[in-house]
Amino acid sequence: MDRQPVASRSGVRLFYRSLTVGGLGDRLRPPTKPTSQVTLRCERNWEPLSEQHTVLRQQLMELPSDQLAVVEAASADDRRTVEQLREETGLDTAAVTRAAFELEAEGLVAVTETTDESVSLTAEGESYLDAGLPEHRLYSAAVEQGAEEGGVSMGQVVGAADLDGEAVDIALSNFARKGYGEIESGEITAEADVDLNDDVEAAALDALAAGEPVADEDVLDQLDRRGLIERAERTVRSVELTDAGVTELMAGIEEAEEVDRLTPDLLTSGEWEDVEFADYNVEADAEAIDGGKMHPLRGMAERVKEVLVGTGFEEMDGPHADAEFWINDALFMPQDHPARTHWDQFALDVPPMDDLPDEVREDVEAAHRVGAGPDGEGYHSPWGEEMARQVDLRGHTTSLSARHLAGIAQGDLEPPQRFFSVEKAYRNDEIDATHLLEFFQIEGWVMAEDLSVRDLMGTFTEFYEQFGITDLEFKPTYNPYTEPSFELFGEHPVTGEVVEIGNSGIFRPEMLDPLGVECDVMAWGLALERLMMLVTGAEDIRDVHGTLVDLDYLRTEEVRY
Ligand SMILES: N[C@@H](Cc1ccccc1)C(=O)O
Repeated sequence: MDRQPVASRSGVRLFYRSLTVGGLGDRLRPPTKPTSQVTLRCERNWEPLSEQHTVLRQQLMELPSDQLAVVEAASADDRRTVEQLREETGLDTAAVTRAAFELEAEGLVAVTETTDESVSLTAEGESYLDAGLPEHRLYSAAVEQGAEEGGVSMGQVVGAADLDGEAVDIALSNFARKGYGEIESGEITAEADVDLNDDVEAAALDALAAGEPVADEDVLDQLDRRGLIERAERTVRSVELTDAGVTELMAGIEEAEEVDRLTPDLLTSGEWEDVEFADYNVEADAEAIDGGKMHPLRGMAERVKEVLVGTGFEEMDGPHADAEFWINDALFMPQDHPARTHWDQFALDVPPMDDLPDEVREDVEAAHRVGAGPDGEGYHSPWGEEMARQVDLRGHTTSLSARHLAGIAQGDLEPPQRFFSVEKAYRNDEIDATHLLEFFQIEGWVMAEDLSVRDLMGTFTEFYEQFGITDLEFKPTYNPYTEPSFELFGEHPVTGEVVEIGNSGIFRPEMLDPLGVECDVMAWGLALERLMMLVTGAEDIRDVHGTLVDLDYLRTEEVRY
């Protein structure tokens, strides 16, 4: 074999190749070594091809090095998995996969995909390997206690089986499901002819632990439902040479001088101007990489901010841990208000806040004691500075509004003004489908000379329309700091239930006077997570935020705009 380059300009390399071929048309074995070292031999006659019959002149196919390595490692009569090719070529999985798809696009290989299921035991599944399934322990104990002859008290059997906590429920329900006996009015009876060794679930657990496959899908499903196994599916790709691939390999394939990435070297040497860049195949299926990404809830917060900034609002900022003064007192919340107990708010064991502005503090105290505004009566209840200085995690972000209206956050503000924040608030709530201990509030207020409830409702209608929510409902409510006050409701797209999504109102003189505000202020606190539930259709807040959120959801959910 003898090759003479006749032209070598960037990207174009022509070779004349003289091949000595005996008996063309015989199927030739695809070479597995780099083309330059290949000796072509006929399968029927393993004599080196020395006699010169024909001289072929051809231009060789060129492939980038990864593709060349993969095509050479592939075989025409044996499917090789990406994993095998990875070992053979020394490339990484992503590079092999990419090369395989590129070769497939060129018709040189065929890529097939199969799904492979792997099954492993969960910690709970493992724990039963030695201890036995709870229902087996219950059955054995029941038999020992004489439950084959008649009912034995459940407490006695459970005690003898040494079961406690969740294991008791697990044992009882599976005992009944497997027909090991009956449980009625606190008594257990055991069937006589049960052979625990016949239990397919226990047998499957043992097999899996020993690394043996379990074929019975029903048993696997049952173990999965019990949380004893974990099943993972994985796509296995295999590569096989096509006839065209074999033909090209026989003819010989050259390594293309293609560059697949721009390096600092290429840039500084100026070589980038001459090199040939490999095409980028954006459709090639490659291994999924789960990088960091914005949390969908954070994405929603950003969207809300954009909408508000777009309608002329300015963002407020302020402390998460604040004096009760700004969280409660400045909002005309009496110091004996039930929401101010530890049942509702998180008090911090830190020194009190000692920089309350004197004038505002005095006026707030007067509003509480004797009233403020034209008809103000105050509460005539005790008011102590000590409580006002106590530091809590803010239970609402209305503390930021109080700080801004008082002029201590950004100086005195002249109307008109519009402010908002999308920030965390903390409450000692009972955690359930619609409550978490911390949540995001969309706080906001508008300061102007003359505001009415229509302005408030119009603002909400416009805001929620941006998120496709057009069926708002308003319900009068009570807040110490607003009059009138309205709760907002929206319909859940999946359950059809009407869900509370926010609270709002027009700040009372008892709040505004001490803060030195002389015009109208309408304000609100909306729940970001509830908005998220209405937008995504999630039925449980814990499905979108918190430790129980499905990782797949976080990895694949698009941030909605
Ligand atoms: N602070 C109220 C919301 C609100 C803010 C401003 C005015 C009226 C209501 C809440 O947390 O529910």
